[in-house]
Amino acid sequence: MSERLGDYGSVRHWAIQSLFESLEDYSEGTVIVDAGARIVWINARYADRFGFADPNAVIGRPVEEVIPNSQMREVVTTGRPMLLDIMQTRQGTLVVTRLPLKDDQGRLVGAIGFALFDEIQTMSPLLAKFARLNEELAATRESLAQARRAKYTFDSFIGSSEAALALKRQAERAAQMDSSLLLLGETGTGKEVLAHAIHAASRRAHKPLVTINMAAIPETLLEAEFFGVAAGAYTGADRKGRVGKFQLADGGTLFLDEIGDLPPALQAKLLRVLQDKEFEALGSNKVLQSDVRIIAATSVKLAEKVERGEFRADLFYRLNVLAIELPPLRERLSDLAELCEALLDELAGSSAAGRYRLSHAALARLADYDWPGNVRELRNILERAIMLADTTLLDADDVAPLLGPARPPRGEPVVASSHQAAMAQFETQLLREALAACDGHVPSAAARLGIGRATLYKKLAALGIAPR
Ligand SMILES: Nc1ncnc2c1ncn2[C@@H]1O[C@H](COP(=O)(O)OP(=O)(O)OP(=O)(O)O)[C@@H](O)[C@H]1O
Repeated sequence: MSERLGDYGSVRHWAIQSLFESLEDYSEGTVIVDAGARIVWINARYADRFGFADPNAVIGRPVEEVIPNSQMREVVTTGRPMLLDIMQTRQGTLVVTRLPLKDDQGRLVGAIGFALFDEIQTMSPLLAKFARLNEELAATRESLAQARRAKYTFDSFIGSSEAALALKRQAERAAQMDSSLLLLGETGTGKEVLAHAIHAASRRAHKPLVTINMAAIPETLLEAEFFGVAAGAYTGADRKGRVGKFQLADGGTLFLDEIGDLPPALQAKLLRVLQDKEFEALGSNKVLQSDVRIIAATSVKLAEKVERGEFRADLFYRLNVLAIELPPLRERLSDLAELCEALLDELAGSSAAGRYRLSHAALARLADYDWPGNVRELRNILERAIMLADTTLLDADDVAPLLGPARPPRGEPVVASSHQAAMAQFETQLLREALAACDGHVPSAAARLGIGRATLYKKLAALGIAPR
């Protein structure tokens, strides 16, 4: 027997015969039509289902006269099988398969159809799983879309000083335009808040707002983040491919935070995309298009970087079509009271303690400080003051210790064997204190220390200090 199984011709013959017999036996019905879709043969079970007690009575008739919704004509016309289909009949729903029939020369001579089963419920576990997966997909898409909607509007941008009002007027005008926009301002001045508000007030509001933070993503991963990765281009996590942020933001706004940290190679690529509105995913040569409005932000002086040759002038001019400068907090101290009120309410949330307020003296003390970390630093300080305070009325004593240069380190004296080791020890303490004062936020700590954030990141890595 096993010898005969080695004979492909016989095996094929049996396979065809068994396949036909099994389907014929177990299915709800079988029908064969000729090239003109006329019935050549139908089994008794199937003929009976459509009201014909004698199968011979239907031979030679167009298939649709017997099986009203039959698609067999389509199969003999196109020569293509319909492997799985659902057919509604007056006698119920059938799951069917239809295959073309060819002669020895491969010519299409007709088609064969099997009604696999009539209890569509047989498929219900599969259909239920499919429906559940579809629901999950819809929910995931919805939550992603929600995450990509603007979190802030112009009302979220607190301030009614002349500087703040002028800024909001400028931003409202920028929201009506579609050209690239550059937001300039020290760390924590509200560039991200403003970018969200501008998107929310623009004609793109119903489309996504997608953010890429150049300072937070390692250089090696940035390109994939921007343009995506084609499926199969890499092994590992990106094996299935990944959609880039340019594509995710299609129709909406792409917010490029800390654009000054964009590495030179990517500056060139970004420029090309802004010019041509076309790009390719990594590992693919399919050209993709995306209609996005770019809002870029920087807390470093980008024009100076251009002068030093660290940022491409052509990209700078492309991004700088419109520019808005956000004033530092120390230049709009008349907004301090309003900001504190809003931030304290936000921080207290629905806490049982109720509303926190600042005494006049506390406000005066806050106004005395120069706020290198701007509104973010103010928020952090108020948050800590709330945690430490005994009452809901915060006084100067509650905020003063949290402000200003960090206290000198207590404990270990500097004992080091060499000048180099002593300097490293000193620097470690200095950086740790600056980070602690800024809640681990590297850009604020850099501003506080008066050094660039990239420099600070490098020093932290060299000294083995984790930001948080
Ligand atoms: N005008 C404002 N009104 C209310 N909250 C503000 C305002 N400006 C900033 N904030 C708050 O300060 C924090 C920092 O703001 P944001 O992230 O927008 O600053 P940024 O300028 O983008 O900072 P960075 O350059 O460090 O990224 C946020 O918690 C934000 O809610």
